Amino acid sequence: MPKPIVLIAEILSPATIDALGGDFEIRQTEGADRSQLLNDIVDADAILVRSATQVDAEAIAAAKKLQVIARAGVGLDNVDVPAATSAGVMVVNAPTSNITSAAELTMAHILGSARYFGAGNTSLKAGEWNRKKYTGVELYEKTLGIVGLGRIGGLVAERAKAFGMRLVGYDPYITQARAAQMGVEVVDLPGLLAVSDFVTVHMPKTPETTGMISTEEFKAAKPGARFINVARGGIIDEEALAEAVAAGEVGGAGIDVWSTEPPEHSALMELDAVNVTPHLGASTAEAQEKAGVAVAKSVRKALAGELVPDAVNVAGGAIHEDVRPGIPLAERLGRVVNSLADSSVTHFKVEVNGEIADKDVSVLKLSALKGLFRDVVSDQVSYVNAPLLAEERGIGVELVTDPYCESFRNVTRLTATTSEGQRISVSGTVTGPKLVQKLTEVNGFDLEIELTDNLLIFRYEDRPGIIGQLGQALGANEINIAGMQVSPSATDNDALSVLAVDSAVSEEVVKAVAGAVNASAFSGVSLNED
Ligand SMILES: NC(=O)C1=CN([C@@H]2O[C@H](COP(=O)(O)OP(=O)(O)OC[C@H]3O[C@@H](n4cnc5c(N)ncnc54)[C@H](O)[C@@H]3O)[C@@H](O)[C@H]2O)C=CC1
Ligand SMILES: O=C(O)CCC(=O)C(=O)O
Repeated sequence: MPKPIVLIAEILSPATIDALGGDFEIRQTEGADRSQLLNDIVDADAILVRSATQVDAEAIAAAKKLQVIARAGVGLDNVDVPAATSAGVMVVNAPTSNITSAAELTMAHILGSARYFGAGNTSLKAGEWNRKKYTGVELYEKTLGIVGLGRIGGLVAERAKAFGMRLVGYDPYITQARAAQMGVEVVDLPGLLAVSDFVTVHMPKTPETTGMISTEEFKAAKPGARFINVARGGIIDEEALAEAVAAGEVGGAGIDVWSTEPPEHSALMELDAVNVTPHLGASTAEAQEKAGVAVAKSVRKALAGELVPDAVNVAGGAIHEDVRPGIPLAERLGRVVNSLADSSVTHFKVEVNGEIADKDVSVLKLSALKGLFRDVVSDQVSYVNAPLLAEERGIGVELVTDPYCESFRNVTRLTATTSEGQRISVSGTVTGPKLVQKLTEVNGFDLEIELTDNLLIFRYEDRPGIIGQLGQALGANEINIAGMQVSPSATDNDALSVLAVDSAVSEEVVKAVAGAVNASAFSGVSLNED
């Protein structure tokens, strides 16, 4: 079998390749070269990027086998996450890999702008000795305004405190208690601008944050304040900043990120009081190693069909080892429900009973949903888009847990209602050291039969000789029976037979056998992988 293809679209730490291991065919491409990317992504199972590769809807549509997009870093503004979700592609990032490096570069820019590092460096190298011109300010007892008090904002606060700075912050999405923990006084944006000697931004780029600091904010700011952007280009409007610095309203700036990268003809390049870096926030050996190894591990998991804690478009997280065997079972039970449904499912319930009920079993709901759709949707169905497919079809989905389970350690029961009012229920369990999957109930009939790849299910009126008739009809159609369970109804005169057969049986033959025993309900279930 060919190895899955992992496409590396930007320069990543060599540790990334080591952490991927030998199970993949590793290919390199130049993510910033659009035509090369669109060509090379076609047969990739996974793509690894930093910030220069645009994995947008067009690239995702071009990728015929893609299962995971891995961003070796924090920001996801170069990945179209909704398009990936619709296509069933998992998106993972490495949310903590480079935050220390980004916070340290922020401190470098704060210090650099306080002390004219860039201009002093250029001037001396040009043969000048301008000690007076580059007289700066201390950080001690100055006020730092932090806009965005998340992971990096928090690390900057910690470091700035060590310099004896007073901290104020603006972040409408965090609690006062969390800010207090960081030693930051929460104020509104005008309040922050009014008192800050330095302002640093640490938010994602969103419609709300784009251009959030612009002409009006510079006018409202404390005269001579310095502005730092190590978050995303355009959160601080570059043109307005250049004008405010040139006009002397703003004392200086440190800019690592740009609205267009690389920046084209920015007036900021001409200003002595502005230090610039080419998006170096994450460019340290440590950050690159951490990011590469983290996404390599996530890619391994994702391509093994597992949920990934760092996935941003799928509810996931750590899966308890006792829950793990239930994942393929739930998917196969979902496929059985789909086979039994005569019309579209409108309500779907996943019940998890037994010892695992006190664990996080939400993955079993995702897996059951994946099974429900996998034989009916032509696109790839994954943990990522299965909930979206249910939502788009207006299917109500419930997950119910109960630690009580009468006959087995754990049972997963799926019940569905269809648009025609049909009610379906299917239960299963995993038993023994070999983790054998068993079907334990179908539509209220108790059973215990291995959930093999090809099953036939017939419901009929129980009468003497019926089993013989069923066997005869199957034999006449050259169907080999590998196992069989007959379950009489507890409430009426019906019985249900589930037969494990050697290979998939055509609908026509299942119908013919059902006719021979006058079955009131019947189904051929095929759980083959292709
Ligand atoms: N320059 C570089 O190389 C790097 C840049 N980054 C960027 O740094 C930024 C921050 O990263 P993290 O701290 O890890 O993110 P985070 O998600 O931990 O924190 C972001 C914070 O921004 C806040 N926020 C969102 N909208 C806001 C608004 N309108 N006003 C004020 N606050 C708002 C959120 O509540 C959150 O607390 C991201 O844009 C990321 O892409 C991250 C790593 C390296
Ligand atoms: O990979 C890089 O250098 C970009 C880092 C970054 O901006 C991020 O992780 O958000």
